Formats: sequence, C-alpha cells, structure tokens
Amino acid sequence: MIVIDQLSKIFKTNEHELKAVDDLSLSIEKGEIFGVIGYSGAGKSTFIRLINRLEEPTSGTVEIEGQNITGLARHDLRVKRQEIGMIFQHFNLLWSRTVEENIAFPLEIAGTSKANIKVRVQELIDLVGLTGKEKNYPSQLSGGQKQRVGIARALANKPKVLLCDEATSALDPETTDSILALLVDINEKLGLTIILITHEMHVIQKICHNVAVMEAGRIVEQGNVLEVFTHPKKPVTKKFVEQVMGKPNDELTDDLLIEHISDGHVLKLTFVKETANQAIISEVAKHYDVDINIIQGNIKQTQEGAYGSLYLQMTGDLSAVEQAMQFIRSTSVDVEVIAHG
Ligand SMILES: Nc1ncnc2c1ncn2[C@@H]1O[C@H](COP(=O)(O)OP(=O)(O)OP(=O)(O)O)[C@@H](O)[C@H]1O
Repeated sequence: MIVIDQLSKIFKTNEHELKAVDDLSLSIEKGEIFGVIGYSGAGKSTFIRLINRLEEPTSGTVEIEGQNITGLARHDLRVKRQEIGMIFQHFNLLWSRTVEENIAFPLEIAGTSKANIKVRVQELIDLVGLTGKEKNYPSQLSGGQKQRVGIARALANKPKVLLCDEATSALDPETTDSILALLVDINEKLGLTIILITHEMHVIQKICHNVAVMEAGRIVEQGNVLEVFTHPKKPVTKKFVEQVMGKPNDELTDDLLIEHISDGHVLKLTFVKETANQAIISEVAKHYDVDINIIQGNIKQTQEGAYGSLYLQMTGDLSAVEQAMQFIRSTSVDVEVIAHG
C-alpha cells in the first residue's frame, strides 16, 4: 500500500513561486493499477517524480509499504529505489547498448553476479515479448519494442511498484493497446502495483482500477474507474469522459430520433458493469412479442466491467412493450423511454 500525505512541490523562480503539486493526499492499494489524469501543466509529471524522489518534495510524505520514502538518506534511497521501477514517454534507453545490455544495466548497478544477470535478462526478454531481439540496438527497434525494453529494464530488480510517466503517449493507437495489454499482464502475473499518469482517458478506461483527476496541482475527483465514468462530477472530469464516450448530445441526433419515432418506442438502455452484454436483447426478442431494432450503441470495456448505453427501437403491443421493459429493468439495466410514436 502506498500512502501519500499532504504532498507539495513548490518551484521557485526569480519572480514567483509555482505550486506544481499542492497538498495532495492519496492511498493506493497493493496490486492495483492507479491512474492519474490531467491536462498539460496539471502537475502529473511532478507528482509521479515525487514518489521516487526524482523530484524532492517541498513538504508532505510518501510511504511505500510502511516505509517513509521522504525521510530516507541518499544511500538508503538508492537501495529503496530498486523497489520502484519507472518507465518514460521517450523510453530513456542507452543508445550505445543492446537490448540485453540495457536490461542488464540496473542489475549491474545493484551488484548482481554475471551468471544471475544472464538468467534474469533472458527471463525479462521473454516476459515482455522481445525474444530474438537481444542483440539489437534501440535504433533498430520500433517505438513499441523500445517501450518493452523500458518495461523489462524497470522490472529487472523485481520492484513492488511501477511508475509510468505517459508511457504510451509517443506510440500509435495499436502499439498503445499492446503496451497497455502488457502492463495488465504483468500487473496480474506479478501482483505489481502500477501508478500511471496520462492525459488520455482511454488509457484509464482500458487498464486502471482507480483514477484521480488532477487540476492545478490538486486532485479534484477520484474513485473507481466505472464510478467516475458513469457519474463524473467536475467539469474537467466530464471533459475527459467525453474523450472516450463522446458528448451526451452526440449520442443520438434529432434527425435519427425523428426517423425512428414514427413507429414504436425509442429506448435508452444504460449498462453498468458485467450486465453490459447483448444477451439481454436476445432474451427479450425470444420471450416477448416485440420487435427490436438497435439504433446506436456505445459500450466500453474497463477493468471493472463494461458500461455504456444502447439505443433501440421497440415495436409491438403496448402491454408487450411494457412487459419487455420491466424484464430489462429486472436485470439491473436502466431503461429510459426517450420517444414514442
Ligand atoms: N523544474 C521546474 N521549474 C519550474 N517550474 C516547473 C518545473 N517543472 C515543472 N514546472 C511547472 O509545474 C507545473 C506542472 O508541471 P508538470 O510537468 O508536472 O505538469 P504535467 O501535468 O505533467 O504536464 P505535462 O504533461 O505538460 O508535462 C507547470 O506549470 C510547469 O511549468
């Protein structure tokens, strides 16, 4: 468990002071993937660098599994840092070293024997899917492969925590997905706690269990990813949710609506968690004397289950339509009648 208490970082320039991180408190459970999202300048990079003291806090504490990182002397901090791996947006690889030499680097620093380094490096190369690339130089790798080297290197000393500083921001969408899948895989396989910062909500949606939204150095909203997606409170959070879900008004245009209300009912079904599957629709079609036409759907998968909405047109006898709606509601899916012809 990681406990961050009243953490602040003030940058002083000649003319003024800037509070990049402002009295920030957070608890992160062991084994979870915790995301921090915010726009540029919100203080995310400063925050994540305070966790391993790449940046020294002005005040406040960071505790990892009961040990206060902020109180450690330099030498003890160097040892403790082996428990905290980090990956970066631009990979930060050593360009004159091969893949295996890059991954071996933190093991050499930690004083691991040559024989053990050899075994561990091969293990890591296999884990991140780089088998066969051992002798390649970073310049011979794609962006996704470079980040895989970064991940292997960060895991070399078997850390308890992995910090990810915009780890997929330099990658194309497909490569991003494969790196996110790798992070989920190592989170599950190794029970590793992952803290990531990003400005992209789909990264949060795809892999995080919990999320904190940062603005002007502060956490303005936080919680379980599904809860934040379904009930965003602050304007900044709503904007981030729109990155993935679109604006609520974009979901169904008036034209589409008019096109479909001439006959039957237009229903909006809201799915939260594991109920979000098409089985309900086929159940309704099978057991009730109604016809169903799916107009539009926007359902996303998260680590906590799927959520989203589905618009459909239902035609039939009024009592059959009502019974069908009642059945859908009994499954915990919310039903709203938004138009009827
Ligand atoms: N070394 C520094 N000296 C002075 N000001 C700094 C320093 N590092 C960051 N800042 C300022 O602190 C604020 C937060 O920056 P930070 O990089 O943490 O934000 P961010 O959310 O990570 O944004 P980005 O994604 O653009 O890096 C910004 O106003 C930035 O200009």
